[in-house]
Amino acid sequence: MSMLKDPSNKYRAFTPINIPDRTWPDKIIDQAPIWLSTDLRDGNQSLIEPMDAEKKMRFFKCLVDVGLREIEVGFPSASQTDFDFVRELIEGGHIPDDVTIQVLTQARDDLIERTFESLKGAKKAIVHYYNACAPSFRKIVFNQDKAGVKAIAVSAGATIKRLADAAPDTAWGFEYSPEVFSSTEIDFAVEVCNAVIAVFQPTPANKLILNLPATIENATPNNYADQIEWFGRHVDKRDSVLISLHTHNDRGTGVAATELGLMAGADRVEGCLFGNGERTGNVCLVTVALNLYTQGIDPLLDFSDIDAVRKVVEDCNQIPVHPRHPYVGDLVHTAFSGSHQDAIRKGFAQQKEGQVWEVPYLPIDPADIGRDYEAVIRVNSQSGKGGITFLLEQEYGINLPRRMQIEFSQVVQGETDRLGLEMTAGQIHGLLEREYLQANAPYELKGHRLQEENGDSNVEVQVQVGGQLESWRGAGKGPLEALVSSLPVSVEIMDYQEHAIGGGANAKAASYIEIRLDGQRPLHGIGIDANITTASFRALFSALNRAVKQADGKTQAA
Ligand SMILES: CC(=O)SCCNC(=O)CCNC(=O)[C@H](O)C(C)(C)COP(=O)(O)OP(=O)(O)OC[C@H]1O[C@@H](n2cnc3c(N)ncnc32)[C@H](O)[C@@H]1OP(=O)(O)O
Ligand SMILES: CC(C)C(=O)C(=O)O
Ligand SMILES: [Mg+2]
Repeated sequence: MSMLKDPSNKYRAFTPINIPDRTWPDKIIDQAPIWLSTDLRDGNQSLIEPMDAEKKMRFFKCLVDVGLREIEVGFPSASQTDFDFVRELIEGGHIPDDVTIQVLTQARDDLIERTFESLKGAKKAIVHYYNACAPSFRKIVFNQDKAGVKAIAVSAGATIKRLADAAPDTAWGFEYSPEVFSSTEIDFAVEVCNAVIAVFQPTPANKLILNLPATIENATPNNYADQIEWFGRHVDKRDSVLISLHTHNDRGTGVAATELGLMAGADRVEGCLFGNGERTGNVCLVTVALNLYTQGIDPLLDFSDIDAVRKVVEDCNQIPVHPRHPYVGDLVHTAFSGSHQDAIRKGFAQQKEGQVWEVPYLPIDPADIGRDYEAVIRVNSQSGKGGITFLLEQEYGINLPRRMQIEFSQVVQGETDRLGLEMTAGQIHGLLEREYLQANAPYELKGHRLQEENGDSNVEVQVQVGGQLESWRGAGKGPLEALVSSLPVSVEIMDYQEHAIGGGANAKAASYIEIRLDGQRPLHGIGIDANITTASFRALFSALNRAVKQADGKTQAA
């Protein structure tokens, strides 16, 4: 027994419905559903401090900008704030013509009347009402049998229809939720909904929304899909009904349940941005939408500046978005580990504009949601040469040759192990400067004069050695060979590479040299200068000084 008590004495397993000829597993989602944001209702009712009017308005405008065309704006019979907000939306002319507001009410006549009062003058609106239908709610909350609970839905529906008919200037839509649908006997859920259909008499041109909530997520998502498919097969007037999904995330599978529910034939999805909502939250609309996007399907919602949306949501909800939240979290495009960084760097190098996205470990191009590539690779003690190289390339235009990447990554590794912290691109560059670009002792190059004739080079370099300025001369086939011949130690050049950093008048040359002193391990040096010869000379002195230091260290150790 893994825990102290036997859970089978306390908890009951979900009983699956019998639908052996289910078809949803073979379906694919190939278009965006109708979306409804319930941030201002389900999201709002779950906050420690519900939003005030200013926050609600800011959030509403953000939802409109994102492309939401159906927005549940509150529970106007519940609070004056919500009532006044609905009034302000209508009277202030804040609702664009292509946006429909929705409001929620319990199935109680007094609350329904107040709800209609709040909607006076609206061009269009969806009135959404609910009552729980599941056995435990029938028993615990309503103390009613099935007939009694069905009667609540029918009677409230009739009140809503009557009040709507009395206000014909508004284009009304209606939504009914058999709350806790996922725990309700499926045939009873259909029975109640069919009774509601009989009240509203929907048509294909004027559909009734039947919202089937997993108010409390209680089973694996395939069960929810079974329930949706079964419901769709048995509900009356299927062509006059929109089946809407409304999942919560109690078991952490709200997104999966929604996606399988869509495969099972649902038309519409209700949820909140970044998964706010009761308890563990409503399904995250952003995740469902971007999951479609990364399958090549236009979600018809715009998250091209996801961080701006996140800022509004965080400010209004006063709840931070988790750093690992899909698509939007601070860390979700970041690789710290070496093998991931290596693959990502190679992926970026091979990814061609206009081709199918194939960068390993990145399911979405961060640029598509307004993210830059800065956060993609971050370096700590788990990182390898790929990440370090990537950061130097991206931030400083420095392309270390392969063997030098290996050498320098050991320097960085030593530092990250010592510090136990992340190193930023700036800190890595600082380390590169300290290790290579400022390797000026014992020989500091102060200047040089170069003469070239018929392929022969003669060089004279001024070098500070200790406190003395010395002048060294050498000759050879090319400047580097001439410089090497001027040195007081024997140096073998193993590799030389160079490239430009930047362009135009500000372009610089970066030179990389790998050398070996007699009997020593090869080492690299770097030189960066506007003049390419100076850059290569600096690189040689950088390598020379590091090599001399290495040799001295060995001598001392011996
Ligand atoms: C799953 C969901 O998210 S549902 C939405 C939940 N959201 C909210 O509740 C937020 C806003 N709610 C509120 O501010 C209040 O609950 C109000 C104003 C709506 C109602 O407040 P009150 O009148 O004090 O009732 P209260 O909230 O305690 O509700 C309990 C009563 O309503 C009944 N009730 C609960 N839900 C419903 C419903 N959907 N339809 C009809 N009656 C209902 C209960 O049976 C109970 O009746 P009883 O007093 O006869 O036992
Ligand atoms: C009101 C209903 C739709 C609800 O929020 C739920 O059941 O979760
Ligand atoms: Mg809900």
